[in-house]
Order: sequence, then C-alpha cells, then structure tokens
Amino acid sequence: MRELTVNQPIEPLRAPGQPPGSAADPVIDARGITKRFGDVTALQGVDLEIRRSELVILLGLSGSGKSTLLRCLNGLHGMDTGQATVLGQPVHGASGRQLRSLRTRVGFIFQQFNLVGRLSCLENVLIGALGRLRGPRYGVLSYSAAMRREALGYLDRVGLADKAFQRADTLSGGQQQRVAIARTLMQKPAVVLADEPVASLDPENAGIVMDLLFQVCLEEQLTVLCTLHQVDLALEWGQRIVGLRHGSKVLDQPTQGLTRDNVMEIYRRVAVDTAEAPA
Ligand SMILES: Nc1ncnc2c1ncn2[C@@H]1O[C@H](COP(=O)(O)OP(=O)(O)OP(=O)(O)O)[C@@H](O)[C@H]1O
Repeated sequence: MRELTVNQPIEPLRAPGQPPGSAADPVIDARGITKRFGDVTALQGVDLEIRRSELVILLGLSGSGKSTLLRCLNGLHGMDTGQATVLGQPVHGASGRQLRSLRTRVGFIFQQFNLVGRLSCLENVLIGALGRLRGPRYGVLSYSAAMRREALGYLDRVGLADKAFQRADTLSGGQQQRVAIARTLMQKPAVVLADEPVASLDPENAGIVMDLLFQVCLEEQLTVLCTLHQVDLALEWGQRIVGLRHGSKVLDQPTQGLTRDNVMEIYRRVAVDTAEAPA
C-alpha cells in the first residue's frame, strides 16, 4: 500500500439537517443488501461500512456484483432487501428528490468516462457544477466567471489546462478520464464511487490515472469505493480491499498485511469452475 502523503484532520461528518455525529460514523453503511435481476442474484446480504476518507477497493470476478453494489449505494438500482445510508441519508426507500440531492454529493466515475464528446473539456468540467446551480446551462459563458476559473483550476490540477478549449472526444482515453476526474472535483463531492475507472486504459495510463485519482481524493479527504480488476493496483492503492464472489462478500481487510495470494483467494475457488481468474 502506498504511504499517505496528506495530513487528514478528521472533523465530524454531518448530512444537512442531521444532528452532530461522531467522526467515526461510517460515511457508507450498508446492511444486508440483496439485489436480484429476475433469476440472477447479483448481491446476497452484503454488509459494508466505510469511514470518512477511506480508500476502499472492490474486487471480484466479472458478474460478482461490484457494479450493482455501487449502483445500489447511489440509488441507481433499488435493493430488494437490506438498507444503506450514505452521508447520513438513507438510500433504501428514498424519494427521487432525496436521491438527486444525495447524488450531488456522491461523484461517480465511469469506465467509459461519460464525457460529452462534442463539448470542450472546460464545459465538461463545468457540467460537474450543475448539481449546485438552478436550471440548465448552455455554453461556457452561461457559467459565472468564478466557476470558469474554478473549472480551469481543476483542469490544471489534472494537468490538462492546455486542453481546456479542445473537444473532449479529441483526447486520448487517459486524458478523457482525467477530465472526468476534474468534472468530479467540480461537483465537490464527499464520496466518490468509481466503477473500473482504468479498465479502458493501457497499463501505463492506468497507473497515471489511478495515481491522480487517489492523490486528489486524499488531498480532498474524499471517501472512495472503487471497483477494479487489477489486483496489483488494488494492493498498491487501496487502504482496504473488499472481495465479492457470486454476490457475497468474501474478503474485507486492510491492505496492509494482505499478500497477493490472500487477495487471489477471492477468485481462486470459482476459478476452478470458470477458469477466468485475472492475471
Ligand atoms: N440491469 C441488469 N439486468 C439484468 N441483470 C443484471 C443487470 N445488471 C447486472 N446484472 C447481473 O447481475 C450480476 C452482477 O453484475 P455486475 O455488473 O454487478 O457485476 P460486476 O462484478 O460489476 O461485473 P464486471 O466486472 O463485468 O463489471 C451479473 O450476473 C449480471 O449479469
């Protein structure tokens, strides 16, 4: 595991309107989440507690339920049973309005970046601010000068200030994911859910993007739950590794002290049947 390079003063975390809680209260608190799609049980009684500023990596074979868990946590999927609280807001049974409000504080980073290709990088970053604005915006000039400066600052932070006025779809995959990270920062989230953020990138760019993503999350004291397929990146970056197998949690341990072999146990027993363990 990498050394943390940023001092992290811990202050009590409170959702708006909530009574003061302890700094030790979990930011993500999921209990017994079960999710089925027809006959397929994607998640089976999953418990997960994540504390403020923790960087947690979620591993498991393809189809083990990783994306479903992320989506249940921000309400994109309803859960069949169980409950989850994120930033003090119950997700189960939440209204559409409550979920939209929660999602303004939960950044989501996608494997395929989800940028608007025909828009400039700067405008894509500005889109991250829409959750704190009223009404739609069309064009960079429809945002305030202060917001444009802020967005430029985030582009600079990810090393792409010189691409601000370039169309997003003219950038490489690694650069596009860096713009997506800047857009997430512009959102000013407290939690980041990242679903295989480097799966579309070559190993060199995967390392660069992971480096950047986790460094800015540390600096901003963000709480991160990130799915990955690369065990080595998980061991390098995660403070804790959670493993899913067939929708059930089979590992949940701090990275420190975990060996690659320990982690490969997540895959090994199924690999006998499926022969599809990762390299
Ligand atoms: N919208 C859906 N409709 C039907 N089945 C789904 C849906 N989403 C997921 N599933 C099923 O739920 C199971 C878990 O899928 P999920 O995408 O969460 O796995 P994953 O671990 O994220 O896989 P990958 O690593 O390939 O992204 C799979 O069997 C999948 O086919």
